[in-house]
Amino acid sequence: MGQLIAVEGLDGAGKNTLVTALVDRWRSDGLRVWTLTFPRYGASVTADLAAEALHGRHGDLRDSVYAMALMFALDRADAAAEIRAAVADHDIVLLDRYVASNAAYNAARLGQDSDGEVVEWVRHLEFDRFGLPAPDHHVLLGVPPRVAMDRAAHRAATDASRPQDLYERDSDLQLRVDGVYRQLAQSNWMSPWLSTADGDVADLAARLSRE
Ligand SMILES: Nc1ncnc2c1ncn2[C@@H]1O[C@H](COP(=O)(O)OP(=O)(O)OP(=O)(O)O)[C@@H](O)[C@H]1O
Ligand SMILES: Cc1cn([C@H]2C[C@H](O)[C@@H](COP(=O)(O)O)O2)c(=O)[nH]c1=O
Repeated sequence: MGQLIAVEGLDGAGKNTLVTALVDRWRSDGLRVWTLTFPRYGASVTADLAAEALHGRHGDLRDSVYAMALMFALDRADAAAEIRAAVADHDIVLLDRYVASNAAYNAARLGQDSDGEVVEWVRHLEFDRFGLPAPDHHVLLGVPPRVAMDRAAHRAATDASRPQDLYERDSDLQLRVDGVYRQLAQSNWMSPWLSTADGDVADLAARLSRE
């Protein structure tokens, strides 16, 4: 059985960049690594619906926090068997966003904290009812919100395929998401969290392999 690691953080924080570097490093060390990014755009109807909502369509869907949380959760539920098989067949399974994203963003949208009702609803739905495996570790990419927002804006300005969505443009939301992530980390909501700012990949890989 391999380790299941979820990388979390704000939009533009650098999760994808970090995951790519960790995968390269671990594969060059000879480890069998499998990776998946949520939402699974192009592979999941509910992920695509949620994306369309975040880019201005389906306003009634977007206005319902629980409907959005369900869309993202159904995307993951469809991948549950694939993730379990990957954990059985690999040394490391690295997920770019996972259940904590759904808890943090939707609690932040509702102005709740990490004890809020939606956080418990997401946990129960995804882990208990959909049977998603709990991560062995979370990595929280804790770059300052202003830095993450600037990176997301710069990415949108330089990559026409990644325009900013409504969450990315909402700086108040990003600040609240940052606060909920920190609360989740401190309360050990799921499993141990490792925090890193602008990951020193070698250091992070070493810390994860010691855990
Ligand atoms: N350490 C870093 N220093 C400077 N720029 C960075 C760093 N890490 C990532 N970036 C840049 O910031 C932007 C966002 O990075 P990335 O796509 O990895 O973030 P993300 O957290 O996966 O974002 P999202 O959740 O919005 O998909 C990219 O343009 C990337 O090149
Ligand atoms: C997986 C997931 C994501 N979200 C939020 C977080 C982001 O703002 C968007 C889309 O993600 P991306 O990394 O920018 O592609 O959706 C969420 O609320 N719940 C989730 O489960």
